[in-house]
Amino acid sequence: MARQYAVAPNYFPAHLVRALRREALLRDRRGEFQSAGIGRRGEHQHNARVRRDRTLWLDGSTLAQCRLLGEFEQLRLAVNRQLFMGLFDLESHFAVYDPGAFYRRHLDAFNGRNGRVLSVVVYLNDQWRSEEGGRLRVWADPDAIHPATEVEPRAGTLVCFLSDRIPHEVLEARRQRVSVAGWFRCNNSTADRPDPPC
Ligand SMILES: O=C(O)CCC(=O)C(=O)O
Ligand SMILES: [Fe+2]
Repeated sequence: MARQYAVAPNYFPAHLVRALRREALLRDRRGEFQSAGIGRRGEHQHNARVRRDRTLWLDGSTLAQCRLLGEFEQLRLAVNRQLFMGLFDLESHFAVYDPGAFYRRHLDAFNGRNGRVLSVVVYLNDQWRSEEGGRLRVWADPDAIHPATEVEPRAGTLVCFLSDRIPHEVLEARRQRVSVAGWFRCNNSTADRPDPPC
């Protein structure tokens, strides 16, 4: 079967990554981030044994966010054109992991329940060194025991994977680790049932 994840170093320009990092750190210092939960928005359930990051949803309210969302839109169109995945929209958030924080092995979607089809992560960490940890560990399929790869969270790197097929885990970092994680969703709406629910 074809590989269901991809890693693209230096996918995003340095100036965009810098602007996003600056915004994330400033807004985190202002207390705008929330402890992350497990489950859908609305079914928010905090679980510090599984994950220890803080997040802030992107809403396109700054120039840097607009530029990133524009890049993601290009990606969405290209993926739909070439792979016919029917990606419909994107939800995404900044995430900050303090030293010692982690996110244990998980899938981003189960049976398409949250509509998440393709996960994307962009790292915003300048001059990341291997010994600082914080790698994204990736398994090639839901039953795999041995990891397929580990990705350093270096500024500008993009990781994409199928949300319901690729288990992954954020290993503890020794330094603050900043990223944007996003999920392209399919459109599960029907005439009487909007998705996502309002
Ligand atoms: O930051 C990462 O490398 C991955 C984050 C993640 O798995 C998630 O937010 O679901
Ligand atoms: Fe994830």
